[in-house]
Amino acid sequence: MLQMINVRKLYHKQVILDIPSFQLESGIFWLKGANGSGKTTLLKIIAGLIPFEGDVIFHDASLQHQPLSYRQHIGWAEAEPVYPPFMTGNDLVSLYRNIRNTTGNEIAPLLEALQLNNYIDQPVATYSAGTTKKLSLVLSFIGNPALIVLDEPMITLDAEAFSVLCRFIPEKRRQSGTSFLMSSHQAPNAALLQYTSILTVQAGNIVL
Ligand SMILES: Nc1ncnc2c1ncn2[C@@H]1O[C@H](COP(=O)(O)OP(=O)(O)OP(=O)(O)O)[C@@H](O)[C@H]1O
Repeated sequence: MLQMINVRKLYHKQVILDIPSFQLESGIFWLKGANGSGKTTLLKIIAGLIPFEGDVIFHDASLQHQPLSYRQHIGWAEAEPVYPPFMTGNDLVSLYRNIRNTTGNEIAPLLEALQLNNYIDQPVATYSAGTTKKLSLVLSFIGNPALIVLDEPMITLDAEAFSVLCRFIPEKRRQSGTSFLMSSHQAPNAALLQYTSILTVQAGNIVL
């Protein structure tokens, strides 16, 4: 499904990632690793957000050679999302729908379950950190991407939102075949853990 070929990432001449070959089948994956091991860097590469050496292939599209068609298949949510403060949740939903070229309302159940409907008309400047996080998670589902990449999806979520997310991810996988790649220092709850495969970033490579 997702193939990494000779992927290398350096910051200031220091090798952060060196992944000669890695293949990920569809599924739900939990990425672990020590602080600074390169989890966010790896997720940003896969999401098509930062330059790197080598290539990543997904759905027959090369990130280096067909970046637009590659990115159409990938949803992304930041660990600590930041949006222009004057935009409302609805503005951002519309923006993402335009980018994803969709009019579908696949996010409605998640919006409701995360109790975001009361905030969606408000500017994000008025949101708490947890509400901003919930919005970013919802935005990553827009357009039904085949792979949703979530960096630290659980941070700042309250217990109820945490369990909503742990329930929605396997449901989405069952209904739409969506794959998930997430990084976290927190373990998922039992409802999600049973569907999850663990990956570890270690010494710059990915260990299954
Ligand atoms: N923009 C950047 N410029 C320079 N170095 C960076 C940059 N981003 C990350 N790094 C370095 O790359 C390494 C990997 O960082 P990364 O954020 O990917 O780790 P992580 O596994 O996600 O860490 P954590 O668990 O603490 O969130 C670290 O040594 C970090 O200092």
